[in-house]
Amino acid sequence: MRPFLIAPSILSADFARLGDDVKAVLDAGSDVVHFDVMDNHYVPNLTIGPMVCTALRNYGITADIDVHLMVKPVDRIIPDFAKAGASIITFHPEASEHVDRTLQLIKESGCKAGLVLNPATPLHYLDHVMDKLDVILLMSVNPGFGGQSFIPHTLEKLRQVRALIDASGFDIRLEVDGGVKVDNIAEIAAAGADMFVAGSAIFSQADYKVVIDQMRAELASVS
Ligand SMILES: O=C(CO)[C@H](O)[C@H](O)COP(=O)(O)O
Ligand SMILES: [Fe+2]
Repeated sequence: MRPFLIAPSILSADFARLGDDVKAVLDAGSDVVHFDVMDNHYVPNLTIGPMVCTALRNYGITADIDVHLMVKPVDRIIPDFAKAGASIITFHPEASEHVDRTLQLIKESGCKAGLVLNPATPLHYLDHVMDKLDVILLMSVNPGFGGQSFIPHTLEKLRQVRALIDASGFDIRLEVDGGVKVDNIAEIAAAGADMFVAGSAIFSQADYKVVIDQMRAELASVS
């Protein structure tokens, strides 16, 4: 398996001083910036758009930015995020009329592409598109808010998707998002995830490095 990646969700960052907070969480040893885009339509919350992504790049953030689109319809906003400096763009299949076309659009925009499956979304959405995926993101909470509890059923789903990825032979990251904490990250990794979004667990702590180091120590115990 590839190296584990820790991706703080900036949904839980301090929006009044976002650039500094993102820089701090990267300096504390995290790998990727997880950027949650919510439209008050596909999900019942409203967050940030491409201008904020551009602002982070202009501020000097060079780490990969993992844009998690919770918007419907999804296609129109993809080129804007690519221009704004997104590295990875993921979307929910329920938010796209043509999943294959949306994946192609992301790739043509120069970004890595991924599908996001909600807790109750079946795995068959992965059929026929595995060759176009760089990332599969399993939601371990229902999308819309940070600070929710990890849904245990996700562990079985992770095992199933890990088996699908391994059988496919494709180079696909398995990302998990929602309720990831120091005390459950090891079992989530053991179930097959290799990229871990964590918002409230990191940003609720005064010292980001302490919690990221604790997560790395837990991950080190997983073979
Ligand atoms: O996509 C999301 C919610 O829709 C967030 O990325 C997720 O909830 C992370 O927050 P936390 O780690 O606090 O659960
Ligand atoms: Fe997210």
